[in-house]
Amino acid sequence: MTESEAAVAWAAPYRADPIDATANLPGSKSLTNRVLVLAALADAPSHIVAPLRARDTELMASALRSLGTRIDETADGWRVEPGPLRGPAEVDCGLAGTVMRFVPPVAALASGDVSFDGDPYARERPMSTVLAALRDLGVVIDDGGRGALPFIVHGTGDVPGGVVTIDASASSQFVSALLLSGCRYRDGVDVRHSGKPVPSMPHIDMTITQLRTRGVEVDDSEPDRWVVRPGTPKAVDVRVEPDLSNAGPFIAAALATGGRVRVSDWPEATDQAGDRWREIATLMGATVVRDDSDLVVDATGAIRGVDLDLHDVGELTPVVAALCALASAPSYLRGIGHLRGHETDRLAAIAAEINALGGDVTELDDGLEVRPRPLHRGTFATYADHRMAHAGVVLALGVDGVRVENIATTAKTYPGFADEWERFVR
Ligand SMILES: O=C(O)C1=C[C@@H](OP(=O)(O)O)[C@@H](O)[C@H](O)C1
Ligand SMILES: C=C(OP(=O)(O)O)C(=O)O
Repeated sequence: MTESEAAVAWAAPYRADPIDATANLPGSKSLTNRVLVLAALADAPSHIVAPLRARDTELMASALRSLGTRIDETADGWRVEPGPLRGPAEVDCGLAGTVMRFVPPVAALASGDVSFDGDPYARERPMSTVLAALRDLGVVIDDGGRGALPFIVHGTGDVPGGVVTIDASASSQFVSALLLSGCRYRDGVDVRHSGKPVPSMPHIDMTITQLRTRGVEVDDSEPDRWVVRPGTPKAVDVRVEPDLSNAGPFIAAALATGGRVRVSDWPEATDQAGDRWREIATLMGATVVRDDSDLVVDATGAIRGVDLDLHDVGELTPVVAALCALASAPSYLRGIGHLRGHETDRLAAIAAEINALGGDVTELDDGLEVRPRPLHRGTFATYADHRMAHAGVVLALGVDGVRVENIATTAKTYPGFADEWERFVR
């Protein structure tokens, strides 16, 4: 797509007949950014094969480079060479939750000042829990009393660490952030959660797996408590798995058109939240099977309404909601109040945009009620949110004449998404 095409709302493809296509997904954002952070904190250089190269991961690489890490291009990814962490540095977080939450605890280990800012909406995303926790662990931060971006971490090269109690009910990333760098704090970290249940637990499991793979001791035997012993992560070469959350629109295409979709290289075992797509697609009426290393999703009938708790896998919600709007019965999506702090207020955005096409979605305290209605043509706004754009293209597939505004926002986790979607759908 040309730049001028991208500037106007995109006439995303509509398809009346069943699709039969294969999706080859780029690497996982969540894995790439964890692996980058741990490679920068490691005891020796390491290779990352097939990392995601997208806005969120390029921002992470730039942040770590500015703190003294060497990251070089290789034929198949990146070579990361840890260096002494140092400021002064300026970190652009974009709209990436992983950058704004995971990098400040790294900056605390640098000697010198590190300033953080991001996109205008990044200043609205919940951040105060990480800043308060770092202060409790002995780090000096100047945030002008805002508890949000922008702020400055005054690194001294040494963090005492120890016990810290946080309320992580707004984001699992608060926990992951402290665990990833906590191994390099003098006393490690002992993170305790107090509050409503922590969302997105598979992402915390992913953090723990990545730490243990590098020889860091983590005790998660008690609920809502994570103890990371002090130690330097061992350098490990890794190949990044495909991004299973970004499999969403492709799997949804099978359901929306009553067709068949093959997703290449679906991991046998994974911590990724997107692995839940297998169960969700099945509940919505598809048959999901493995074929060697691929996942094959076959949908021949109508989409079933569902009652789902998506607390653990909230990032899948926009695409699930789009499918619910095309279903044959009402759906309830629960446990996702924290989506109000994502790239946009996703509950409000989903309700507003589906309703603008003639839908009937009600925002609940912690979720959405979606009553299917015949939808009509119109423009689907995306609020600089890649997953809203994914929801838009799924609706466009099932409803003739839907345009998706700012499709380029998908570059947050999937550069070239629109071209790939065209190829896949047509
Ligand atoms: O740690 C991570 O990589 C992520 C954790 C989750 O965040 P929340 O716990 O804020 O939902 C998820 O939604 C986000 O896309 C990625
Ligand atoms: C919530 C998301 O992203 P972030 O990592 O910016 O929080 C997401 O990708 O759905």
